[in-house]
Formats: sequence, C-alpha cells, structure tokens
Amino acid sequence: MTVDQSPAWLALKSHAQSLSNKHLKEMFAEDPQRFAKLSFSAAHCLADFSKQRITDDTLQLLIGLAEQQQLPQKIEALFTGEHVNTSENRPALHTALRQPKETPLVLQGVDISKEIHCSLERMEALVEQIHNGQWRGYDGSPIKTVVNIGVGGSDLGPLMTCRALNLFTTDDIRDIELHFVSSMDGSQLARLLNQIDPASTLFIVSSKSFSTIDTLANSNTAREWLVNASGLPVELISQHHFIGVTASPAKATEWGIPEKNQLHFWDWTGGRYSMWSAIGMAIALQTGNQNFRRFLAGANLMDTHFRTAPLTSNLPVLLAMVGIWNINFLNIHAHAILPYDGRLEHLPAYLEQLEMESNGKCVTLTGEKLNYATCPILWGEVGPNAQHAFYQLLHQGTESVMCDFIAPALRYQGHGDELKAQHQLALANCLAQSRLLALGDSVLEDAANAPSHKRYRGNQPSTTIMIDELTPESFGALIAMYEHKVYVQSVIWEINPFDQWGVELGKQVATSLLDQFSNPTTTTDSSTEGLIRFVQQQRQEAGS
Ligand SMILES: O=P(O)(O)OC[C@H]1O[C@H](O)[C@H](O)[C@@H](O)[C@@H]1O
Repeated sequence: MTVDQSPAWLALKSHAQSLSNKHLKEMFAEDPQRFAKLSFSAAHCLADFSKQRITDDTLQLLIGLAEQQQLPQKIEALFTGEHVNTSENRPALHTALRQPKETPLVLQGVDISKEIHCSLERMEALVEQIHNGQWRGYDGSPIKTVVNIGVGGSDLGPLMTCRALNLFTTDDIRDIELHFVSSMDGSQLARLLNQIDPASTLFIVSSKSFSTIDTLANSNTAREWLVNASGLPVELISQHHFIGVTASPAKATEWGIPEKNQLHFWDWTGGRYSMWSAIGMAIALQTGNQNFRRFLAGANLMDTHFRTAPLTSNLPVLLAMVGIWNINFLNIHAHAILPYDGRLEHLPAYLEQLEMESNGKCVTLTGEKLNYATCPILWGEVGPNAQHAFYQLLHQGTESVMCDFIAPALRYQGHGDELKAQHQLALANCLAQSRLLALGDSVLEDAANAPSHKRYRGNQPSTTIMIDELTPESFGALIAMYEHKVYVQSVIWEINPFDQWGVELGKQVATSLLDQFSNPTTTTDSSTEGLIRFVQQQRQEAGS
C-alpha cells in the first residue's frame, strides 16, 4: 500500500475537507490560546505555527501519519549510520560531524568519531597557520586573501555562514579577505583576479568528488594565473597556493594538490550536508576555530533535540509535518523563505539546494512512481527587500504560497539606538506581513467597502521562526533544524533525500556538446543546432 492510500493519510484528507472553508481569521477568533498551543521552542529557536491552517486535531493526525511511517525508528536509523541513502548504499552521517569527540560512533568496526575529530583538528591547524601568518605565498608573503572555489554544497553553505556570522571573530585572528567563486563561466573569478595579489592569495578547492567541471575549470584558471604571475613551476605554486578539501583524495592528488595540503571528508557526507566537515574551512578562517566549534555545537543541540524530543514537541518534525499538510492536503506547491535579517541573505539559496535537491524526487525508495506531490518550489529573498518585489503576489496573486518568516529577537546589542530602531522596524514589518497574510484585510475595520483591487484575502499560511540572537550556536541549530525537516518529509514520502541523480545527465550532455561549437558533427535537435550556429556566426563576425 502506498502512503497516500494509508489510513493516516486518508484521515488527514477528510480532515482537510472538513476545514476547507475555514479562514485563519476564524481560527484566531475562536481560540485566543492559538499562539500558546501552536508555538514550540528548542535549541535557540521558536517556531510559531499558529498562522498555519491547522488545529490541534490537525497536529494530532499529522503525528499519527509520522508514527505510521515509523518516523522514530527512521530517526534512529539516520543517527546510527544505517544505509538511509539506498541508491548509493551508504549512510548519511552529517550529524556525526557535530558530535562531541568523546561520543563514539562505530561504523564497520571503525570509530568514525576519531577520524572526524582528527580531520577537524588538521583543519584547525591549517587555519591557525594562516592566521599566524605562517602560511606563505611563493615570494614569502603571508596569506592575506583566501578564495574558496566550489559549487553547490561546496559553496553555498560556507558562503551563507560566512555572511551570517560576519560579526563573529576572535581577537587572536588576523583579518583574512575571503571570496567565493562558483560560476563555471569564470565571471566571478575574472573580476576577482584583477583585484587581488597573487603572492598573498590562497585558493581552497572545495569539492567532494574533485571532478566537478565548474570547480576544476575555475581552479585551472586560478593556477594558470599564479604560474603566469610568478613565473614558477606549477608544483611549487600548488604547494604554496592550493588547499584541497575533498572526499576523493586520489583525484585531488592527480590534479596536483600535495597530500599535506589536503583535508578529507567521507562519502557518507552528502555534498549539501557537508559544511560541518572541512568544507567549512572558510567559516573557520573568517570566524576563528572557536566560533566554528560553537557552530557545530549549536547543530548538535538541535540534533539531540530531534533525536530525543517527543514527536509532538519536536521542532524539525513539526516543521516537516506542517509542510506535508500544506503540500499534500492543502495543495500548496510554492514555499517562500523570508529572512528579516540581511545577514541571512544567502539562506534562501542554501535552502533551495537543501530542500529541492534532496526531496525533488518522483519515485519511491523502491523505484515506484509516486502519485502524490513531494518537494514544493522554494525561493526567497531577504524579507524587507522582497516586500518591494514579490509580496504583491503573496497578498493578491492567484497562487497559494506557504512562507517561512525568520528573524532574530535580539540584534545590535551594545550598539546605538539608531541601529536598534532599525532592528525593531524590521521586526515590525516581519510581524505585519505574516499577520496580513494570515488575516487579510480583516485587520482593518471597514475593509469590506474597499474596491476589489484593494482587498487582501489572507489565509496564506506561514511559520515564523525566531531565534534568540544570531550567534554561531543559534545559526547551527537553525540549519540543522531544516536538514532534519527535509529528512522527516522524505520519510513520509518514502523517497531518498540523499542522492541527486537528476543532475547527472545534464553534465553528460554538456560534455558531449563541447566539441560541437568548433566541429559540429552529430545531429542533436533543431533548437540546439540553431543555437550553436548562432554562436558560430557571432564568432566568425567577431573574428574569434
Ligand atoms: O563537491 P562537488 O563534488 O564538487 O559537488 C558539487 C555539487 O555538484 C553536484 O552536481 C551536485 O548537484 C551537488 O549536490 C554538489 O554539491
């Protein structure tokens, strides 16, 4: 029996019908205790689900569905290293990366906790060397600029976290100018290479597979730039200017990164779950090793909550199940991520990969085609800016959208009144928008008399996630909460969130097209051929 035919699913379906005419404004009017009943806190985070189209019964039925799908056992399976990534027959042990050293985790007879901490300590030693000015470029200059070259999971997590924690640093670290380069067309790198000094620049090539063409193309360009600038042999340049972070050491060596400049992680760490490994080196470089440890500790706090709290008060579980309710029972297939804090500007892009690459699947773990919806389309933007861009659609468009509003309760502690006032302004806007989305223009006394183009229908569901303050701990916990949310949803949908076969064929086809620009031989399709011809004509006219 598929999950959508199961008793718990069918019960939710009829419950959804019984609520179909109920507006959020009625739900609030009927129960003044809504917030108290439907908001939950753990690990620096508070999640308010009261603006979701749910009742106490909905939550009970959703928990029933989670139990029916054996969620508690599946959570244990994740933490204990069972092969939850079935198509690649391996565990997904990102939670192990943030466990304290003294917690053993034995995998095929090996205590991986030891290996993890060994790699973490090696990374910390390299970070210290760079901070101390002991890592030197080809002419003896201490490193001043570090460029992380990576893409997807080897870019988005460190980039997001470096921006989020940009105020966190420790006194003992030297200021390092940090850049991120990901795009295969070379546009980020070309701009950067004009501005930085080769002799004091270090490149971190971050790639789990060390075969991603985007990253290798950027790394080749960077290496060529260094060789040309220094006039030195490539081996010497690689020794002084390249660190490789990878789960494929042989490939890194083959590319030319000496072993002493390599940091390793494991194939059981999914790319989009990897910033807790040495892939997070840029974070440690910017915030200091201690703050990186605080970030891991925050994630571990959420892990412990996820593993031990009852389903009924378990934040990642509730976040996931409310999502299931919206997607599968209210037919909402768009999800906006709206942080009300500019430091979280890269959170939407990070969650786009985390959620859509993980759960954008249409077959079950056993390969059967699904006939229910899985991951919705996720997008987002810093909330205050998005208000001036796409909130029109949220308020008056024809699509139902679920939103996550995310904000810190405290900000600018120790700063002047002006900045504190700006924080309050952002919070007021955050609360105003979710209130209006939920209640519509019933928040006004005489809205019914307004012309239709000025009406706000409301009833758009949202969750508000507040963290106490944006710190390495709270940020680690917030991200871990989303990771676990994704896992819970995958358990309900019976899909594998840890593979991404859907991105592979595009890479193959691109490789097969490379030659076609100079030597069109094979027949593709009229569109591809026409576009290649257009490029060739342009090249001929430009004489290139
Ligand atoms: O870290 P890498 O092996 O270079 O992979 C980088 C990224 O590219 C792939 O195509 C995947 O879609 C991502 O999941 C991955 O994070």
